[in-house]
Parts: sequence; structure tokens; C-alpha cells
Amino acid sequence: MQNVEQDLKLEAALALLDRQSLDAVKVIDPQGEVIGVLTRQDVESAGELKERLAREGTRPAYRGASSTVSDTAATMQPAQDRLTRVPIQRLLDALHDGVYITDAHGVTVAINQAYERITGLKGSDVLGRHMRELVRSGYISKSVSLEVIRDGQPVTLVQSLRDGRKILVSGMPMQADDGTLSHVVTSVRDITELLRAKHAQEQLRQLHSLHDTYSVNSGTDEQSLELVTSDATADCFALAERVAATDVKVLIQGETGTGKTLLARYLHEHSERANSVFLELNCAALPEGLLEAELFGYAPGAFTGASARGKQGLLDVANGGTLFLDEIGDLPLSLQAKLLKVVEEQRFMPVGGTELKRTNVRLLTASHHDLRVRVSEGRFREDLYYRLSVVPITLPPLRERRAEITPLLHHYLSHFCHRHARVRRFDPETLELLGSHDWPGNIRELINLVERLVVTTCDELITPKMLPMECLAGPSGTLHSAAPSSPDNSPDNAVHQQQSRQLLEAHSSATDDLRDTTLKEKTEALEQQLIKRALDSHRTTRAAASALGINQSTLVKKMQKYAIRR
Ligand SMILES: Nc1ncnc2c1ncn2[C@@H]1O[C@H](COP(=O)(O)OP(=O)(O)OP(=O)(O)O)[C@@H](O)[C@H]1O
Repeated sequence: MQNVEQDLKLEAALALLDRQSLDAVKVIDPQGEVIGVLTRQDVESAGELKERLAREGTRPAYRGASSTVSDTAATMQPAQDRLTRVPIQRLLDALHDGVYITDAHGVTVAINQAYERITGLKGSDVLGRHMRELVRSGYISKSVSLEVIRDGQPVTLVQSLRDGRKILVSGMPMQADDGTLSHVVTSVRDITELLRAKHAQEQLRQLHSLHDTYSVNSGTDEQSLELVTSDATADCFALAERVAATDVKVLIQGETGTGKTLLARYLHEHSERANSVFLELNCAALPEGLLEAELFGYAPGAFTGASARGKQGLLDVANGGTLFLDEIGDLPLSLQAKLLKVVEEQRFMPVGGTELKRTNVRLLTASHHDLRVRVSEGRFREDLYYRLSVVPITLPPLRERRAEITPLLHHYLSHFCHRHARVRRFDPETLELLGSHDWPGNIRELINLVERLVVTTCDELITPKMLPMECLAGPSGTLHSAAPSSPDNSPDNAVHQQQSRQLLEAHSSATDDLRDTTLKEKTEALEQQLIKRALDSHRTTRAAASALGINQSTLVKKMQKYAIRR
């Protein structure tokens, strides 16, 4: 804070701004009312003003009253005697930002040239008119001045002009000496370009964050399009290649893990949109509200907790590219109606929005449900089904394309050996067992198992005893197990693994001897062997029972039944 007592000419006032690194100077009229604010940016345009003043021989002077100069603003009073030589309008016109001044009642008393340039409104349209009247007659969409008068506080907001440009409007209340409101000074800045740059930045940010949530197209994806095919799937990929270049909607059906997403990427990468974005959204993964917001985006402050900036929907972000909607059969009916509009008109309404948005996106969809059944159950719109399934492709489960199992095992073994720097190979018997496994989780299950075997085994050779129990159950069901279908490292699974090893060993020695016996007898023989082994390797019946996954009393009963002693 400092006091200014000396006379200051206009140039000196501007220099003061510069020299003292002030951000703004308030300009006060002869009656002591603040009628303008010179910002640092205005100093830049002051050169032009000075030149003009010099040309006209005007040497305006300002007197710094015994007023306070803060770090950010200096208050100066025009010298009464020389005021007539300082046309305030000229000062306002020198500003780069638009200025709009009303009195305390909201009647327009001054605007500058920049305001006319930015808004396209003329002084003759607004001077002397009340803001309410201007809003009513449509000259101005919203009056910041009226808000400042109502609240007695500065107000800043972004307004849209009819030509789409955005302006930042900041209204400041100006007080008279007695503390009452005297004027409202509003500055107006065209921020269209600034917003455009910010928007681009925000789009980029959202795209980056999408990488974490969704699969965004990336040529470096390790699993991208490294295909193992057999006759059963080669036809699917050939068909995909034929239709990829067109924009037709493809509905991919198949069990989980059969490669639906991979096929969708394949379609995208063989299409003309290959250089644009590929986004994937799993419609079964989110509750309805969130799904709608992700897909269609929302307007700023559309609902409690919504970002004040709003959010772009995937339909927007994927504009020009491909949007893959996985598990489309789980899309709630209300959103199916909205999606139908996108399919038919390439337009959609963001949540809480007021304007329809256009999008040029190729929609690919997939479902593990039979969508026709969903339609017949009334859970999927028939019109949407036909729109989305112009070309339906069904990927068979892995058990129906067994020819792919061994190539897939080798493919992923070398992939994970490379990734984890290990050397591993499959024992032929292991390959045989895995080749006859039913793979309910399809290729994803196979990939997970291979990675797990690579990292958990110590020997180079992967033998059958290292396999989880469920993989020992061949298609004939000779050894059926209730083990969990996906491999994991839980203690439960360790028990199952141990059991499976025992079962396998028991199986190989028992099958020959028992060829002519009944299933019940075989099972009992195996059970006895397993119990004996468990008792051999554990000190107590409790530990043996736990290793077998049964409780102690069951084990004791079985020991009695088979007359097994410790
Ligand atoms: N023909 C193939 N050759 C090699 N890898 C494949 C093949 N098909 C699928 N995969 C791989 O199998 C895994 C599962 O495939 P994908 O995610 O495409 O299945 P999905 O049917 O979309 O599964 P979900 O229904 O659970 O979404 C992926 O890692 C994928 O790269």
C-alpha cells in the first residue's frame, strides 16, 4: 500500500502501472465516481492512445488524490481543472476489452468501441436504455449489470453470442463516496479462441483418461490382432475384412472370451477409420445413469456431482472413428431409444443438454446373449436389433474350434516366456489334456492359464501335474471336478491342484486295472487312493481332510468305509 500525492499525467498514470507492476488502475470521473479500470493489458494498447493524444495536442493530466494504491490497483482522480481536456470516451475507446457502464438503476450510460466490435451492438441501440428492456427485446441474453445491482457483488460469466462466439463478461459494482452503488462497470472479452484451445486440451485430457477406463485404439497393444485361426474362425475374419471398408453395422455374437473385441478391432483396423480412434464400452459394466453419461456425455452441472465443465460422451470422442459397444444386450431400454436416434440420425442429446449433437461414428456391437432371444423377451428393441445387425458374425466357442487350442497354447507360451524372461515348454501329455478341456472361459481362460503356468512353475517342462483340476476334465467327463473355472492362487485352489495331481496319478494307474468295472467302482477306487495318499503325506486326519477339501468327520467315515488305517 502506498499514497500518491503528486500530479500524474495520463502517460505517467500508464507508466505507473508498468513501473510498479500494478495489475489495474481505477479511473475516477470529476464527481469522484469510478468509471473505468485500466488493466495491464491496456497498457499495451496505451501506446496507440498516447500517439493519438499527441497528434491531437492533448496533454491530459490526472491528479493522484490522497488515495490508497494497493499492490493491484491505484486510485487516481482526474485533475478538475484540466478534466475538460480528457475525454473519458476516448480513454474507454482505447481499451482492447469491451466496456459497458450502467448507472445504479441499470440504465446504460456508456459503452466503448471494443464493446461494439465484440458484440456487434451499436451505442445507439443501448445508450440510455434500461438493461431489463434490452434483455426483453433480445439485444442481450443475460444482464450481468442487473445481477451486480441485485447482489451488490462482482459477477463473472461466460455468454454466447448469436454467431457462436463466447465472451467473458465481468461486472464490478462501483461505489459512491457515501458507499452506495453508483455505477456498474462491465468488461467484455472475446474468449472464443481461448476456449477453443482449452476445449482441445480438455478433449486430449479426456482421451488420456479414457485410456485407463476403456480400450482406446493403440497400435502398440501387445494383443492387437495377432491371430490364431482355424477353418471355423477364418470365415469370420474373412467376412469381417469384406465388410470392414463399408460403414455397415456389424453385430458380433459369441461366448465370453471368444474374441469379439478382437474382431471389432480387426474391423476397425481394416476400415477407412483405421487412423482414427477406436473406443470400447462394456454396456454391462456400468449402472444406467453412469452408462448414459459415459455414452452421451453431459452438460455442465447437469446433475448433482456433475463436473462444472460438463463431459464429452464417447459418441463425441469417437467422432470420426469407431465405437464398439460390448454387451449391447445389457443396454437398458431407455438408452436403447437414445441409441436408436444415433443409429438413425447420427445425432444425440447429452444428459441435461438443450441441443442435439452430431456425430459421425461407426457403431460395432457385441453380445454374449442371443439378441433375438432378448428381443422375444421384450428386453431388446426389435428396431434397434435390425439396425445393429446388418451383418451378424458369430464366433464359435473354443471347444468348437479345437484345432486352435494347441497353436494358441504355443502362441501365448512364447508370448509370456518372452514377457517374463522364462524358458518353458509343454509336455505332449499336457497339450493333449488341454486340447480336450472345454474352456468355458474360451481364449481368455487359455491365456490366463498359460501366463500362470509360466510364472508359477519352476521346471522348464510343463507337465500334467502342474495343471489345475478343471483342465483334467476332458470332454467325456471322465474326471469331473467342482474346482473353480478360472485358475487362481488362492489356498482353495492349491488344494484343488493337489487333488488334481493325485487324481491324475490315480487315474493313470487305476484306469488300466479297472477297465471293466463300473463308474461307481472306479470312483471309489480313486477315492481310496486319494485318501491313502493324503494320509501318507499329512500327519493328522485334520490336515489330510483339509488337503482333500473335505471335513475331518467325512474323512474318518470314509476311512471306516474303506477300512483304511493310518
Ligand atoms: N483368434 C485369436 N487369436 C489370438 N488371440 C485371440 C484370438 N481371439 C481372441 N484372442 C485373445 O483372447 C482374449 C479374449 O478376446 P476378446 O477380449 O476379444 O474376447 P471377447 O469375446 O470380446 O470377450 P468378452 O465377451 O468377455 O468381452 C484377448 O486377449 C484376445 O486378444
